Amino acid sequence: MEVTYREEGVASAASSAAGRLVADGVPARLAGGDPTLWGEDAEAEAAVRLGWLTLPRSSRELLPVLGGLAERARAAGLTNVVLAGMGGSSLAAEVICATADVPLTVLDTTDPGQVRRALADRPHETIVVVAGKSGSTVETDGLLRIYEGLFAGAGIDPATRIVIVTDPGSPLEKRAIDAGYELVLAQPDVGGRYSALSAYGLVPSALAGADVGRLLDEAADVLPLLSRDSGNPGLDLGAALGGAALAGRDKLVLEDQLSATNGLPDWIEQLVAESTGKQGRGILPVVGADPNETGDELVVAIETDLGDVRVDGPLGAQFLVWEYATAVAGLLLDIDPFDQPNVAESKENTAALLALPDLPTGAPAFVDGPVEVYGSATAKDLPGLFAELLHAIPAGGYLSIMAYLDRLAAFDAPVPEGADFEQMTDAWMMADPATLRALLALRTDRPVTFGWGPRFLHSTGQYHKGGPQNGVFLQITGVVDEDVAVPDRPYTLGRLQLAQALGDLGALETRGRPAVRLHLTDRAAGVARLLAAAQEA
Ligand SMILES: O=P(O)(O)OC[C@H]1O[C@H](O)[C@H](O)[C@@H](O)[C@@H]1O
Repeated sequence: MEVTYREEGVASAASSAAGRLVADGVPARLAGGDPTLWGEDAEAEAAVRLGWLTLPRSSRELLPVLGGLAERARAAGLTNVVLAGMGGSSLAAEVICATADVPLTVLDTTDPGQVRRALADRPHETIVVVAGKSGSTVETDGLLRIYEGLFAGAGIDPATRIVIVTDPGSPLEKRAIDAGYELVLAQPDVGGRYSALSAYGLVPSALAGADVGRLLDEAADVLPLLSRDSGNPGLDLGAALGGAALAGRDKLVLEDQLSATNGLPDWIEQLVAESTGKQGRGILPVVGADPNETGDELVVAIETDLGDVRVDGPLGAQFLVWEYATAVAGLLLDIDPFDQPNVAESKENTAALLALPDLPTGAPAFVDGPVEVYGSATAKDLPGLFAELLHAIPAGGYLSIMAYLDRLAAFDAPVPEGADFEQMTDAWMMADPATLRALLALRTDRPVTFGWGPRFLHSTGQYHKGGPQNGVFLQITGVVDEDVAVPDRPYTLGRLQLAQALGDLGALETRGRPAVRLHLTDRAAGVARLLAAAQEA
């Protein structure tokens, strides 16, 4: 595992930060699990959140359990592995499986279309891992109820198909015991976003066929380096992240195009955004974007020379080193890297909205073809609105696009007959709401981020509300053609999804941030209109 500085400014910011850390004995103290590092206010939380430092060894105890679980699933012909879980309870497994090239369907959504897609996919060969540390996350609860209903309706005993991963004492543990589900308890002294090498990352990955023993070996190999004052990749990376942020380079552009890991930036995004984005400070991860070279960016490249900092190493080591680096960056920024004080706000707004008979969507400010525009805007059409939003981004700020849509819908786009791969990719790209990010990024030198709702609420959502208040927010929601009921709950997925969007919008508006909601009254035509409008001057 190696961290290399490739730019002089970063090297000097990092070495002065590292010098201060070493003078305080931080490497050895952190590696030894000293909870006093982040100050008095953070001590109680840190005391029960540093277990990730020992996971490369302690998680080995899980290997026989996981081997048995995977073996039984294989013997029963359960080859379709679905993971229902949000944020830290699904992001690591997604990267592990993508990197190992084994199929895993991750459901971290409330989009009815995306969930219906998963429900229709080989129900007789499906095993579902339901993962949640708190055991009370609303999306995870809903997806568990929906899968219980699916299995019961198909005459399948849910107890043969559902595996629960949770912390001891959580409501999910009780449900697993009551219903007789397979239960794997996770080590509780590890926070959600630091749990890649715990049962949360390992159970679904092992079921899907990834070599999780190797992942732990990769992390164990780097462990002895983390107490060192030099030649310590965690210290080197953390000093670069924190040192650069203190020097004004607080946008972290993550580059992984040529790396052997697949999708690691999505996991890093949650780790860094939730850990650092608070008290008006923080580091904004920017994923899937080209750098703008505007002076407030730090480009970190995984296994390529494309960045200011280069990080090389296998996935297991990357997990541990990024966790350590994030804890170090938190120290430099003088924040508690283990809490997420502003995530609850949107959740509470959503719960309050769901209690109302009708969701208060209000009336659109204007309508542009298949797109209704909600919020205060002086523009009268979408090209004008985009220009207005881009203009509203303050110095040092960013635009965030948040799409509460089916992230797989673009693959339904019609492709011309006999199309080659490039033509197919073009058709998908022009049906993908994420393309809006790239199109708007061409028109500003400020970072443009993109997140799928509600997934990002458990990740960059903390930064949006707790970090520097210089974001401009563009939400996209869509009409629901066929909704999905949530058994024994007074809402459908479609209603929950819209309430989540409105709840977060409310939290952003309270902070006085520019925020609009674009509602697609026809999803495919709406995306096409957004992309066309983004290209109109
Ligand atoms: O694992 P769960 O308890 O369901 O939590 C899932 C996610 O929920 C919250 O949004 C936290 O901010 C995240 O850090 C966490 O990963």
